[in-house]
Amino acid sequence: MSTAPAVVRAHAGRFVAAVDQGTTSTRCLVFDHGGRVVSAAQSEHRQSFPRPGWAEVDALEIWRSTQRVVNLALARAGIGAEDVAALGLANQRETTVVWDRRTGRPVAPAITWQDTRATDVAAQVAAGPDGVLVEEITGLRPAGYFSAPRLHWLLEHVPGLERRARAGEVLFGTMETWLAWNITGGGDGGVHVTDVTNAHRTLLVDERTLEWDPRLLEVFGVPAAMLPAVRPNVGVVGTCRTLLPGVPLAGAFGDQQAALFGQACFDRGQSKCTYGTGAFLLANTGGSPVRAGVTESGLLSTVAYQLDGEEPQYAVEASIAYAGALVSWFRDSLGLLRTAPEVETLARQVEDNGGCYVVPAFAGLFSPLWDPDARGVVAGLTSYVTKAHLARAVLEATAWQTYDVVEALATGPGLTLDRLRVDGGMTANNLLMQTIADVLDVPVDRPLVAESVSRGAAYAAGLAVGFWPDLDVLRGTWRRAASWTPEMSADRRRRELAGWRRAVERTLGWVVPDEAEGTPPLLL
Ligand SMILES: Nc1ncnc2c1ncn2[C@@H]1O[C@H](COP(=O)(O)OP(=O)(O)O)[C@@H](O)[C@H]1O
Ligand SMILES: O=P(O)(O)OC[C@H](O)CO
Repeated sequence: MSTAPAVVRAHAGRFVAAVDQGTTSTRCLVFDHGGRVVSAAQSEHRQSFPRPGWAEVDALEIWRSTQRVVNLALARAGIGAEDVAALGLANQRETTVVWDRRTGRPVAPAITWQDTRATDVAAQVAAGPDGVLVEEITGLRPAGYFSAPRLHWLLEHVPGLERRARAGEVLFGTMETWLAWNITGGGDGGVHVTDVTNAHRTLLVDERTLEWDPRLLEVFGVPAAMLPAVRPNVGVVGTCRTLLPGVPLAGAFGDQQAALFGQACFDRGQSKCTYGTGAFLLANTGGSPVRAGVTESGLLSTVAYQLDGEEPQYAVEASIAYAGALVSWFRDSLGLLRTAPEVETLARQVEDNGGCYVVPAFAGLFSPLWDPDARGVVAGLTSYVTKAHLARAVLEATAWQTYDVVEALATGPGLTLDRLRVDGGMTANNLLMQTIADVLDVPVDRPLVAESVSRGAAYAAGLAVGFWPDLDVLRGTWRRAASWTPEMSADRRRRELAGWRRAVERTLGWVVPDEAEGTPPLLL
């Protein structure tokens, strides 16, 4: 294993490649100097839900998909590795994998950010003095959403893992760490690195110094020997070997911070919301973390980005666990759609939700209520309600969840939005975009490249190797493609908000302790 930065090769390449390793799929996009997408490839991977509240993925399958999409994107662009100036990575955050550094095999399925099995670990920490310590150092409230409780769970449940971790035989990472290690050759040659945005969200890193904190490692029982080196988002960390040989691996980001960067929200006061599996609204707060009014309003203080050799920039984040995933459930588990875009066609068959509300608390509720014991409800059913009304309620769930977090941003840290920049897979849905503008009562803007996550990873890699000279040039590449302005009457907004709020109340505290499931053996 090596963590030394590689020598930057002269960037002859005319393109930058970015990998977006998301919750449901992995994509590779190739960008030119104008920030335009030259080619793209995408591959879905299996998600397993072996028990209620559990969510796992196979990290090896994700590594294979990554190789496939990178090779396919290059083939579609008609270019080779020699044409690529740099590679950037973005990833679903908090998803936790541990692997054997000699064989490269994961010791267990990767536990994704949607998995609730570590809720108790987090609750125990939160209830005692360690909870205060964690919050003071990280700015984050202990929750099963973050990586450290999951890592603790693995260390406890995989036989012999803690001993092997202390001996340095196994490595921990989130998905960008896993991919970087594999792309740079794996084994002793693979770089074992993470970036500041992903590292902070483990709950093991000091929000201000952005270094692993020994007191936090102690709280979660994590051996330092298994941790990657923490690096800025923009900067060369190694040279690709197994994929894009010779190309500098030059940028990495948690996907939501990548989207903030890709939307050119480099400055304090700028914000975006990304609508994918979940929805994540980040507002840039500049060079120091904002704490006042953040945790108590159900928001998170988070790292926005760090350029090599510069001070980190911070953001306030609102995390919504289920957005597009509710549409996927409506399609896959209920079988009411063939494709996700069909939800719009179905919802447009009716004028309103017919009195019906769907609250997707499948993995508890994240911002602003943070109730791990909440579970989903469909409320207001009558014989009048059809699947078209349900489709409308499914879309409205994303809009009202956005309303709730925008309200929390205003009443907590006092951040008000006068427009909202959006991106992500769900933004292809025009009815949803109109509904979001309607309930927020502010205009919504979608950029020309709605793949902001990939764009952010590409920007980071391109900046690191001088493909783009500075942030100003990147600001100039942002283009608005579509806008939606509010059309809903204040009266209707008030009425439907009241219905939504009543439905949310019914989800809270649903899980009762004597129904808690036992722990089955780990299946590899
Ligand atoms: N037209 C659409 N309307 C509503 N939801 C959609 C539409 N297209 C995709 N989705 C949802 O968006 C999600 C995929 O978005 P994406 O940004 O690729 O997510 P991720 O990066 O989390 O994997 C899926 O949950 C899918 O159901
Ligand atoms: O895969 P996404 O786009 O829903 O993003 C997942 C988040 O990073 C989880 O924190």
